[in-house]
Amino acid sequence: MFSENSCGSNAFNMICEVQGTETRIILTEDEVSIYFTHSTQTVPLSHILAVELKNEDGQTETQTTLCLHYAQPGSQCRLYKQQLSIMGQRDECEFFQKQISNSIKKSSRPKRLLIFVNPNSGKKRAMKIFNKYAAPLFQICGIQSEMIVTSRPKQPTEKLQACNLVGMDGIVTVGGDGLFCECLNALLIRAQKDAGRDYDDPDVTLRRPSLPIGIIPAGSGDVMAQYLHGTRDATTAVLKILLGDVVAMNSVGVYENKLTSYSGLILGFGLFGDMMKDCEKYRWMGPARYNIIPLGTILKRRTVDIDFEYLPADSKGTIQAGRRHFRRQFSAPGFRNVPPTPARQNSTPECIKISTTTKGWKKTDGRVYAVDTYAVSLGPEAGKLKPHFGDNAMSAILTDKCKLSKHMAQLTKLQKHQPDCYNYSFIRHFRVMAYRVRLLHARTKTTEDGSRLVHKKHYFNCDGEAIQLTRPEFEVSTFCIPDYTESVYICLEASYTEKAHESSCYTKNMLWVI
Ligand SMILES: Nc1ncnc2c1ncn2[C@@H]1O[C@H](COP(=O)(O)OP(=O)(O)OP(=O)(O)O)[C@@H](O)[C@H]1O
Repeated sequence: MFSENSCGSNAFNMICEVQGTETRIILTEDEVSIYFTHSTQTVPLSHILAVELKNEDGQTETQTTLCLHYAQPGSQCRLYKQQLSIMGQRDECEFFQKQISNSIKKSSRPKRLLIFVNPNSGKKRAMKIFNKYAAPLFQICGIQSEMIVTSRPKQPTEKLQACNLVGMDGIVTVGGDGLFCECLNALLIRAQKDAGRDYDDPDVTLRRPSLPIGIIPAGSGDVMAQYLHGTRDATTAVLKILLGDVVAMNSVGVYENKLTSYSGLILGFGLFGDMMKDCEKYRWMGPARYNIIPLGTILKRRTVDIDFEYLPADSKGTIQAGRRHFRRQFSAPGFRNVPPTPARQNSTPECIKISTTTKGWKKTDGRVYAVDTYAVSLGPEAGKLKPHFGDNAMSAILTDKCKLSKHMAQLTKLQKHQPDCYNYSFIRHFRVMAYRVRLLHARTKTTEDGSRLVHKKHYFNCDGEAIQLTRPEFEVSTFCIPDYTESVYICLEASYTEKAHESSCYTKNMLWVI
């Protein structure tokens, strides 16, 4: 049945019937091509979810139907689930099925998943979304899963830190950014505990968790899913998880004497923290709260006097002209221009240690509304800011005292992801590996053990969750893995020239997301 195709590699030819028409099908090591009378359809093997044989009415013993389930890219970054029924000779169809199944087995796709569902996420449709979009596809792909439906905040963290993960290939969150952040924290802390590392020490060499996290968006903001896939479409997210489309990512840790939280998306102190706190009060409004409440927070914006010490990215984050790589994380394996994804494996590479005792720290100060950090960098592409997951330093952005009208204009641009949103004199941008913030003139009270606690309420927005600052100073570190080399773009410079970072020791990454 094998013959040489025009490229000289082995190919399997089969004459069969597709959609009632006699058709030739060719299977190569990489793809299946279906030659219709006037067109050809090609499905890369990396897009095939499953293949099964079905006996249909009226078929003789020597005939059968081969069902191909596959993912097809559509418009606006979406993936669609498609099915193709191929009627042919039983022996040929069986051979076809075996070849494709073997190829799927060899790929690093997940087989067992632990699923966290937050029934209170967003419009409270997480369970429905899972049942409607994920469950049927999981069944087609033969995924074994265990599900934990959460009943309160912090429960996902507790469960994930305690449960048995042996044999699991990944965690899947069905909810919003907050649920993802909780699972990210739990996995990171668990990995440090298992490795006997002190996760409260910002200087510790972190160990990367061995499991990736997949996100099925069902929350209010779903920023992480949007950044990852370019769409909030649940089917796209499920298909990418099933195809094992892994992306390595950075994370940052915020410490107040000990670890406060890890963030995988955005860490905003000041204005964005206050916004999130205000939004939390109106959770009953659902996702609509994000459209209305922040305006009120901006109107009552408050400044805080700070000392800002930072470790510049310098040689690790030198900015240089280079190539762009933004969209790669939106591709499924085998899609064009995809870099090799890390294999699903148990190895847990170390991350670069960012020593807070390193020489070269610099200092500035100011009266600011906000100090913001992005674990996922944003860079310009086609007139918009687009996310990048493998940056080699973090951006710390200080918003100084300014006129309300100008501030509103800047925030509107930021919300619209306009590339010039940081092009304001009251915005200061630093490329750093770590930074420390000390609140000046903050009233504090001293506890029995001598700790100084800040009196006034200040908040972080940590990936969509409001966390109250307890001490008058905090420190933020970024975590990177030195095993990868490429250039990336960053646009948060006042000049907006397209720039890239060159790095001798690289930055991939803390965690994997799907
Ligand atoms: N059953 C539950 N009831 C209330 N809160 C929960 C429950 N389960 C989890 N949580 C917590 O609620 C917080 C918010 O959840 P999640 O992010 O899923 O939804 P969201 O806030 O609507 O979406 P987004 O973060 O994208 O805005 C998380 O910290 C999560 O752990």
